[in-house]
Amino acid sequence: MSYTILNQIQNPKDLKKLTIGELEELARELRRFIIEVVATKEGHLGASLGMVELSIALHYVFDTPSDQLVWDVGHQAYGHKLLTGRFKDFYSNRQKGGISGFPKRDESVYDAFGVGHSSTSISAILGMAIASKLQGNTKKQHIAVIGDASIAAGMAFEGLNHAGVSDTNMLVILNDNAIGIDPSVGALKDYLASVKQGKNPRVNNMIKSLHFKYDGPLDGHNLQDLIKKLEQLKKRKGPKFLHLITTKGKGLKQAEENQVKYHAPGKFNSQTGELLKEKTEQFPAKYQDVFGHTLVELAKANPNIVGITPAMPTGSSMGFLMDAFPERAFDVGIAEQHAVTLAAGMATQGLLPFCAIYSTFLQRAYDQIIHDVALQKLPVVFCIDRAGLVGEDGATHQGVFDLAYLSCIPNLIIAAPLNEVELRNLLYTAQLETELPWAIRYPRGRGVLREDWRQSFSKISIGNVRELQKGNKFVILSTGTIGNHVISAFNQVQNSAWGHCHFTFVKPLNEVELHRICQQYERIVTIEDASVSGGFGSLISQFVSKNYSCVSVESLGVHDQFVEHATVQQQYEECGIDIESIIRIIKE
Ligand SMILES: Cc1ncc(C[n+]2csc(CCOP(=O)(O)OP(=O)(O)O)c2C)c(N)n1
Ligand SMILES: CC(=O)[C@@H](O)[C@H](O)COP(=O)(O)O
Ligand SMILES: [Mg+2]
Repeated sequence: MSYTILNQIQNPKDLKKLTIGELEELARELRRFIIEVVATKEGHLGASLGMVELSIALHYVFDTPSDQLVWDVGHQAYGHKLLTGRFKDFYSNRQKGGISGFPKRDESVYDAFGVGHSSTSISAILGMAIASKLQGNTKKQHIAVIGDASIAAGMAFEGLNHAGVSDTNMLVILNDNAIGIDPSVGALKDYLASVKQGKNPRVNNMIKSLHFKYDGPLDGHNLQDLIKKLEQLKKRKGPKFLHLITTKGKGLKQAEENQVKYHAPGKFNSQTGELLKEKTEQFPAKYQDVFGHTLVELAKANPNIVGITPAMPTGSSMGFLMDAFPERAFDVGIAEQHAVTLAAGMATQGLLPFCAIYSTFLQRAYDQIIHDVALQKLPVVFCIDRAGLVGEDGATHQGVFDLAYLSCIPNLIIAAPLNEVELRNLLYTAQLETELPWAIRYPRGRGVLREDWRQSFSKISIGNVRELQKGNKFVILSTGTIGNHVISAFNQVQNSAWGHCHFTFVKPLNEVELHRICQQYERIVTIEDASVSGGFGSLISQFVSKNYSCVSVESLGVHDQFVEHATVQQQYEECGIDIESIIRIIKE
């Protein structure tokens, strides 16, 4: 396909030479190109298709990179990347060594702020605007683009609250498409809908009441109007707010009609928009489906069970409980902190909340886990999804810090199943053993079992360790699903000197078993798909160095690094926790 205009855009200055007709043609080319690349390389589609006109208009009107532009989450910024010198590199999007799927300061001077987690843009742009003010730069413009789901988060409101009294030169653009990954939720969504329908008189405008100059709602796909409005706003001083109405997936019929699926649709036919057939085999099942279906089963038997997800019902499969028991399952929007304290509140009243949160996003709710849940020994079950290495989303989304940040919290039980059946049984056990809160971590995607995981429940004793292979000299201690790499390695290389124990629990750490292990083996290798510092490896090392000076410990996992985007397999290799690396250790 030819991209006659896009081809000529080396940087935003080239945009300024184009007529409005050419800019409109450029918008068509950008859409086609994003569709063509994402169809084969995968990535976030719908959000970027909805932001094509705004990306052009912003770079046309403002003087980037001198004027600063922050994209919230950044999954909508493909158009921005293509207009700022990354057209040729875009085929490498999200691949090892290629460009990142999110704006990143290392990658381009046009990426004013690194993003990936939502709702940071207003605080970040305010910080930049205050810096400009202190540095006496009154010309510089500061723009944040934030979606309707992301602006509902507490952090965004903290930023608005401060910005309103800051007297800084900043513009917040709300991209209101009435959907996050799943449909937007909450009272703010209703408020925005009523503004769109003209039901809210301007004097009552919530944004105005925070001292922002409010403009909109405006059609975010009308390039000419957008340019005109941005030119006007550029001349105004103080905090400004522009409310845009857009369509997620704009320009691809299927993406407009099925916005949830086309948020990040996987591979599809770029001509027809049809999704390529996903693997249809039932097994191995996805951990998310094991979690979601098991929770429904448990909830049927235990009326105290409730479910909470902060904005990820589809991704986490909490949607299954929402379908089965709509009154007992809550999508609270992008609000991880609220989700955790909400669970704590429910737990004080005898409910048993299962709170499903991606490992990386749970970082947001650290104080709530400590202060509101663990300190009060409240029976909340954290179902920590996307734990471990997550692949193409890269450094912002890795679920590798949870073991380290959780294992230092008193009262918390931390478990990591080896496979689907063990996940199911841990969920079952957690609703029987309710004296303390639980954290159960499991990875993105499919498990390992070829047979049906829907077996009858069996309770797991807390602290459980399974000896999967007996040895006499060396032993590998694993926790979580990464233990399957150890099993595969031993299937390929038999060596009777080596043993393998799977620790279902990182906390409480089974010290009785550890004493036995230290008396039986002279060398221990630990493995986890998480940060070794503070994680499983550290805990084992601490135990051994305190009790057995003659036993050596080596720890495999993520070592003090941010793991960049690549396939999960490439990331395992980079961290030395792939099957081949384990085989090399066994053969040493
Ligand atoms: C803290 C945090 N929680 C959850 C997510 C996952 N997430 C990524 S995009 C998204 C929805 C964003 O919706 P919106 O802001 O409306 O932008 P749109 O996708 O509609 O452009 C969510 C929940 C995230 N990136 N960060
Ligand atoms: C941008 C973002 O944060 C989400 O879209 C994230 O990429 C979802 O990850 P999963 O694909 O693992 O659900
Ligand atoms: Mg949205």
